Amino acid sequence: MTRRFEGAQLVVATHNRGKLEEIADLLAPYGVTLTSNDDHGLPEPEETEDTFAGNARIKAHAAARATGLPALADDSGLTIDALGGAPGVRTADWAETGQGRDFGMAMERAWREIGASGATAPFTAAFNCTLVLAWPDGHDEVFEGRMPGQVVWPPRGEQGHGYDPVFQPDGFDVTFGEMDRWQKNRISHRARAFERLVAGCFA
Ligand SMILES: O=c1nc[nH]c2c1ncn2[C@H]1C[C@H](O)[C@@H](COP(=O)(O)OP(=O)(O)OP(=O)(O)O)O1
Ligand SMILES: [Mg+2]
Repeated sequence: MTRRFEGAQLVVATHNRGKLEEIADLLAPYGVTLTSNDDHGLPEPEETEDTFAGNARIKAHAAARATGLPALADDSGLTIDALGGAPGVRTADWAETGQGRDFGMAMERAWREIGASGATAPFTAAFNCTLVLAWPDGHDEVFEGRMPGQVVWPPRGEQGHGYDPVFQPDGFDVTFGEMDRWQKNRISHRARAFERLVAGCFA
């Protein structure tokens, strides 16, 4: 399995541009040719499972089946302790307006529900990232990464995507939204999951 990806093509099974850019940076050293769901005209499959791995499997296998290429999906989300782990696998749904996504609205909902929970600061939380690498023959491999931290208010920073402005990772006094892409990609939940994928696939 050594360096089995060098020079190979991999479909990144996502429609999220922020993720795609991070994944492209994380895989840049390994000589993999990346395409994404949009390049192949693939629809966004429904994420009907109640685990990150289950939803990542749906996305990865759909893309591998449709393209005949290995496909990598990322299912991620924010688990807030005061909310019993919500929004968790429903993190993207909290931003859904019916006409696209509004993460300002989603962050406000998180903050409102934390307030209603009666919890006191620090509002501990974690970002999770589960990667599933699916092969056209139907088998798959799972890699997970987690970054603990806290939800802060008001949102800070213009960088990154999604809930980045309200998540301050442990060991830092800035939010993901205040980090440049290289700094976030050294420490994030996604970076941690990719460390494992790289160890499994490129070492
Ligand atoms: O690093 C991150 N920084 C901030 N927010 C993040 C991050 N990573 C995931 N998130 C949030 C937003 C995303 O919408 C949701 C994951 O939902 P999730 O279904 O995995 O992704 P998605 O629907 O945006 O794209 P897709 O399913 O096509 O890969 O969690
Ligand atoms: Mg999704």
